[in-house]
Amino acid sequence: MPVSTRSQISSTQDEQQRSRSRRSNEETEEETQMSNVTNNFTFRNPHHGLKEKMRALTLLYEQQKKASAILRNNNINNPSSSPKPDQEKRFTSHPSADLLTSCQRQEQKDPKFNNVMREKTVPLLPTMANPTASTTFVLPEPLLDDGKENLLIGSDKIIGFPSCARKAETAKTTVVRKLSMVGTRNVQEQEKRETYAKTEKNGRIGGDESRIHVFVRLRPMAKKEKEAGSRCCVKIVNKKDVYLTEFANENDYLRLKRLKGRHFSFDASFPDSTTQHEVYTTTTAELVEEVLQGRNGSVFCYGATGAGKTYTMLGTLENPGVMVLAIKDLFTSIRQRSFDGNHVVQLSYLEVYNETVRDLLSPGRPLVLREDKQGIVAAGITQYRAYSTDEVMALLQRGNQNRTTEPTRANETSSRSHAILQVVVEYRVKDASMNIFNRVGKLSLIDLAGSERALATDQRTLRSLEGANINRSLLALSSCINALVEGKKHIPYRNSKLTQLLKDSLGGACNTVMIANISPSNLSFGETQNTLHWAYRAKEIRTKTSDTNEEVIEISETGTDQAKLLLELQKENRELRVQLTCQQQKLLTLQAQSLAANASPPTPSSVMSLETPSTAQPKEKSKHRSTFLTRTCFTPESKKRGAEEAVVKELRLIVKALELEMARMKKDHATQLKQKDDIIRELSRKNEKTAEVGVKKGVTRASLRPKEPNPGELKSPSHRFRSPVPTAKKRSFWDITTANSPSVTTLHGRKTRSHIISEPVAAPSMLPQPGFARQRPDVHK
Ligand SMILES: Nc1ncnc2c1ncn2[C@@H]1O[C@H](COP(=O)(O)OP(=O)(O)OP(=O)(O)O)[C@@H](O)[C@H]1O
Repeated sequence: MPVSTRSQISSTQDEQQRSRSRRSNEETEEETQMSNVTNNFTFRNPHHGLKEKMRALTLLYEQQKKASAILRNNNINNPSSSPKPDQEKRFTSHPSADLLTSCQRQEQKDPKFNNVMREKTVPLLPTMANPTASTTFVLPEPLLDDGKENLLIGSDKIIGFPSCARKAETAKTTVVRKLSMVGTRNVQEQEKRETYAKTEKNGRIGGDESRIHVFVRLRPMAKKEKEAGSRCCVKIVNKKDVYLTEFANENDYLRLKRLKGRHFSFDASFPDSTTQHEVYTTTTAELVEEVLQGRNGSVFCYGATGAGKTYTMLGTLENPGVMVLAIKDLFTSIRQRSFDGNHVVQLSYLEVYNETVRDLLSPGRPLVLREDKQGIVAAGITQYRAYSTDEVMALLQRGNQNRTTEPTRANETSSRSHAILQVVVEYRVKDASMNIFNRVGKLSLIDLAGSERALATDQRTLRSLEGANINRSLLALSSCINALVEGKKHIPYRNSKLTQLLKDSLGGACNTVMIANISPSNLSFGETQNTLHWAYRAKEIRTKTSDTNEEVIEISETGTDQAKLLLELQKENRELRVQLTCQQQKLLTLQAQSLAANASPPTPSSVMSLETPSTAQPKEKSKHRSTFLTRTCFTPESKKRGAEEAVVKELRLIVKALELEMARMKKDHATQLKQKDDIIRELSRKNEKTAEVGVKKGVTRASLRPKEPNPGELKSPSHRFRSPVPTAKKRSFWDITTANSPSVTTLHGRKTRSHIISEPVAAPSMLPQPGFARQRPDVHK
């Protein structure tokens, strides 16, 4: 065990003392610092900070209160200083901020509303005054629809919810679930609002996403509704927010003064005094512009039967609706912009009735839906090319006459079908760098049939079947909206024809606008609530940003294309000419063969040249072709045959004429012979008389013939037809006559022709000679 001496102890004590003093020196500094700190703590009240914070917050609150009061005064004194709702941009304002201002305005203007809100929102007033609290505004949860009193304002506050409170007591678990949903919803809403804040003016969310723009239109109270004593249950505030109030049952005396309200916010809401033009400019004008940029756009009206969908879409002659105004706008803009006036506007108009698609412009068989590159299309639908707005109006009128409408209990001219008007616009534009673009945009304008309860129409008639089909398609539409909002992979478009046709508008690359039509009557509260609910839900649907459908047209490229086309056509032309020549040659051969068969056997050379054109000489060949081309190339077959027949006929006629001539000649010859024989007989009788005196000699025909002319003498054409000259010294008829004639002077014992003429017996020379010409007397001179 170690033992320590005093000196050691003292030394250690000294050391300890020194080290202590060293440490104490070091610590004094720390202690002074610490003492400062501890002093601070000792002098400060532990609640001092909180009190200060409270004071600061109260000050801030008062400042804000004062500021809001000043703002309110300003607004009251100078309402024009507040931004006009019309001038506000579509997506820049925060919904919760709008709610705050709208609530404030409503509070100032509407004492009734003020009472209701005060009664229900007293606990929340500080929160409402605080803008940060208003950002936690939550819209109604559709699952709570049956409660109808579930307007939530603030992150953890519920206003005017007796039924919810009741539910909380009876079913704690449900409330826990609902509240937890509210909590997560708040976070989601916050995220969404942040996203909205990023949203550009045109509703694009950034990247390649945009969302459906949703608008609400309230129609005026109908005469029937007024007569039925209905009250207005819808209030449009700030041209954006819709307050839906449900009046308590008149028999429910306990809650008679109580009102249940719901609030919805949209891109814009139109009160009943809004004109058609205002609705068009706010909802669709921008979309038309996008279509002219080569993008696709859709506008569809949704709502209960009789809520004013057809009025909004089509309108009347005096107040034309969105369809008409959009087309007018389209035509005006295209004409202004089209680079070379070269534009095409094509229209198709169809309806979906009882789950069949029909062409409204040329009704006939139901159309089949097909999916191709352009999306879902109705196969065989009529595409009309329109040149003016008037033409489109006429087409629309025609289409609407074909549309199925029936009077129901809810609406006298209720549309029983969904109608879709599609306008495809194609035109050319020139940009600053002189490039020419071809732009194609498609605008779909859809008037849906009314969502309705069976009781609202008829139950046991055809209307009920129509209603069931309408509801079926609208249910399919709501399923698609739900699936799209929840970001599901599978969207049930195929559940109905309507959703198939709306596929592009809902989930494709398209700028889409939805106009929800509502009635102001408290009798239609259920339908209005339903419409607003779905409209609000549709606001969350994200669509892909529509790409511009345009292509650059390069003039040089077009020139090259045309040159290529020209070359191809020339080549084709050449080939066709070669083929034609071959065919002509074949035809010619056949023709020659047939001619040869008809006529006398052809000479071997001609047959050779016709049958073997390829072996013939080139000269002959070209001659042959030219003849063919000039005579038969373009002569029809029948003409050729006719010509041949004509030739044959002509030949036959000639033959006949020749035969006739021959017969006539024979006859003439016979007559001549007879006459001569008669003369001979007479002469012989005379001779017999004279022979009584002289030697009795017989007279022959040859002796009567004239004398042969001298060789130097010109022969007459009749010479050929004279009887052959006697070669021997045989006595002829002439010899006999002249020899026997007493008055005739003879030359070497023979008579000359002149002698014969001078004598009366020379008369036979005047007789017609055989042959074509009669002998003239002077020829023999
Ligand atoms: N904004 C409005 N201003 C004046 N009248 C309107 C307005 N909206 C609707 N109406 C009138 O209300 C009636 C019903 O409107 P409409 O036929 O457009 O309803 P709908 O929603 O198309 O009905 P359904 O679905 O049965 O076809 C019509 O007589 C129409 O003129």
